[in-house]
Order: sequence, then C-alpha cells, then structure tokens
Amino acid sequence: MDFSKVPGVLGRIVAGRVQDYRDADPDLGAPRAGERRFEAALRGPSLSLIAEVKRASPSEGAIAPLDPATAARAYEQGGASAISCLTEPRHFDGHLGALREVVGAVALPVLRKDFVVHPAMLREAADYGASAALLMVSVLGEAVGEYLEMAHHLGLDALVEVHDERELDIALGSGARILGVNNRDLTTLNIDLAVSPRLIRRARGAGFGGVLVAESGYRTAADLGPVRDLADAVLVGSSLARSGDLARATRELLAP
Ligand SMILES: O=P(O)(O)OC[C@@H](O)[C@@H](O)c1c[nH]c2ccccc12
Repeated sequence: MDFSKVPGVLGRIVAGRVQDYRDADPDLGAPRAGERRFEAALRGPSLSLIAEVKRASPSEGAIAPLDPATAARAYEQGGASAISCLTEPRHFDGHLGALREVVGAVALPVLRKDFVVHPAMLREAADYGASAALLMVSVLGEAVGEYLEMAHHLGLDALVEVHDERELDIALGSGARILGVNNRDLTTLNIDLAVSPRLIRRARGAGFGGVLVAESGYRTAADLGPVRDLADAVLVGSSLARSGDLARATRELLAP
C-alpha cells in the first residue's frame, strides 16, 4: 500500500508507523476464535463509554503521566464499558507494553488504539490480549475491507473510523460491524461536535444495523446530549485523563 498521500499531521504520524513496521512479518498464523466482547460491551439500553488511556496527543502535547493499569482500573470503577489504550509512541506517548498492562488490570474488553498500517500490528494486538483494534479509513482507504478480514481472522473486533461522508460510504461497503465517527479532523486537528450526529444519522439512514461510536472532543455530560439517543457509545480520552480523579470524572460524565 502507498501511505505517502495521507495529508497533514496524520500523514506524519502514519509515515512513522510505516517505518516502524517496514520489516515486520505479515503472517497472521492460524485463525483464532472471535469472542466479540468489545462489540457486546457497547450494545445496551444506555450510552456506553469507551474510556481512553491517553498520556499525550499532537493537539495537546503532554496530557497526564498516567500509569496505564491504574488509569484503566479507575475507568472501570467509574463505570466505563471498555478501555481504549493508545500504543503509538511518538505523538501519543503510548507503547505496546501498556496494552498488556491494561488487559491484565481490568475485566473490560480493550481496544488497541494505533495507526494500523501493517498486518503485524493486528497480530500484536491479538497477542497482547486486545479484544479490538482501530482501523482508520483516512489511512487505509478501500483497503480497510482487507484489514477488517485480517482482524476477524485474529478473533479481533474492529472499530472502523470515519470522519466524512466519503469515508463513511467506504466503511459501510467494507462490512464493518462497529463504526466510529471522529469529530476531530486528524489532518488539521480541528474538532466539530456536529460531525458525529450528522454521520451517525447517515449511517442509520443507509440501513447500518451495527454499533455506532461518537469519538473525540467530549468534556461534560451535557456535551453528550446530541449523541445520547443516537450513538451506542462514546469514546473519551483527554478530558478524563486530565481530570486528576479518573473514576470520579468517569462517573460524572456518565451521570444523566
Ligand atoms: O481525547 P478526546 O478528544 O476525548 O478523543 C479521544 C479519541 O477519540 C481520540 O484519541 C482519537 C480518535 N481517533 C483516533 C485515532 C488515532 C488516535 C487518537 C484518536
């Protein structure tokens, strides 16, 4: 695949990951049974929360020096339904070891949050105990369908992420069961909370029956209003990570 056309900040992050995995073995090995734990955790009568272990980001720089296992436990105590763990090292201060620590610390399903550009990244996610991996249409384009099959081969759920109508149409055609709509444009880092409601309505209108996740930029319970009766789940990182009391911040975010 040619990733050199990915624009802006996202392009720079992706270029680093392409380098990191240039010589990695693409072999996935034998098929593994899928438990679909991540998907199941997000379905439910009320809005579910995926709480993210996020120590830094390109838009905010250092966020908080979280210990991944401690942070994940606090999110679990606060009522999160799943944990997202960033493993990208250069821009998000994540690492693969954090994934294993988080998986060992909580009973909740864990998402490997990274810029997947190589099959080995999915094999690692499964080897380190993740229940799911992020696949970004802004990075993979039409190849997202192949990556989805690889994730399922490994027994992983996939959160297929989109940011605009064109990406959504690719995701809908890929066979994705879990769709995430990112309010943040990763090429410019601008946030617009109107993006998730708009694309979630479009996905439902197109007959999508899977799980829908609104992502990025949510700080308060009030912020969740526009997606409360629309999305199955929200993905929140920075505002929880920065709060100083992660369990309490999680509880307050989920309070209706
Ligand atoms: O910190 P926030 O604004 O609550 O956002 C969390 C999450 O949505 C964000 O970290 C994210 C969404 N998609 C991504 C893709 C790669 C890296 C990070 C992300």
